[in-house]
Amino acid sequence: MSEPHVQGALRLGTRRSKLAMAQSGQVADAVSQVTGRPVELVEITTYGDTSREHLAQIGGTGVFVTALRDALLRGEVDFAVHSLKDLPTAQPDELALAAVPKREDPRDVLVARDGLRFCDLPEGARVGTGSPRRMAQLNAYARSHGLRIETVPIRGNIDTRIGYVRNGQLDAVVLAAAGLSRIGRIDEVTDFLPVDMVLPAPGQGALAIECRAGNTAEAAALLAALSELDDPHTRGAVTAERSLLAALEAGCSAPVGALADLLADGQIVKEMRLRGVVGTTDGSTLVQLSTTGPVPETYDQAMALGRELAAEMLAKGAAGLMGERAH
Ligand SMILES: NCc1[nH]cc(CCC(=O)O)c1CC(=O)O
Repeated sequence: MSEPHVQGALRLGTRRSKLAMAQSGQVADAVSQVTGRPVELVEITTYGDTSREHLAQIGGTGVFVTALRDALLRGEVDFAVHSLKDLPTAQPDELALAAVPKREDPRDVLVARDGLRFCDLPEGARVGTGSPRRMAQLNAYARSHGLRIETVPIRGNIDTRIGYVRNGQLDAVVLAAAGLSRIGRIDEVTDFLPVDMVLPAPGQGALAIECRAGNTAEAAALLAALSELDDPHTRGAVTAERSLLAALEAGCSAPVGALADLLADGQIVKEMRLRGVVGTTDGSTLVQLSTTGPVPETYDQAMALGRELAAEMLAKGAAGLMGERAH
């Protein structure tokens, strides 16, 4: 396995999509700053980019990530940038999660025709999303508020999905705020969905910077340099969220939402809160719970909070709601 040349350019493995290129470009600039070395983007095609199947069908876990990880393991690139929500919870021993930079807005948003907000969608409105998590929560909200919508499974990149609204095939699509903001289309949002209506995917809005966990001095130096981009608060929060996901034994295409945040009393941060949801895609059943604990001082403590909430959710029947793909 070749380690980076100390003098030469660092190679950043990235997917080709507009979103991936935008987030890799940002990280490349930041890594150049902390290492003083140029960063070269190496484009890699993943299974998730070429397969036309619905993510819920292909199982989801790792479809956008595996090819990037293989390139890292083969020494073809020095580090990779992933959307954290696409990263499987199991961390291979040969790779290190070097940094989780500060998270952007974790919310899901609606891009609807005619500036419509979710509550103003007409009877029978067609709302595009391929995500079982979004379907479950939107359908549950609609049921409890006397709205009748139809969720329509779609996939494709952000431009394709917004295109279904612009060409009149759908009334609205649901997307992550962070993705829209990174590709410069946040202005097209017509409704920011509150997290108590739709809990985001574990890790949504955060990036993951991964490199080899080699035991050479060069590998250690790169890991140390990349870790300067880590935001410990974001990392603590997403660690709790991903621990919940792992303890539910659910993959990234399972109908699981999770969000950790800090509860403050005035200026003083008191506790970390972790909220979680799992439900059936038709929205007829949701298990939605929240727990709080001391602000974690170690990642083990953050993981314990996730496991604790998972145990409570499982006791309330969460396992039965996740379907056969929940492995
Ligand atoms: N599954 C695709 C994906 N992976 C990350 C994002 C958005 C950016 C993020 O959550 O960090 C998206 C698009 C979307 O859900 O709208």
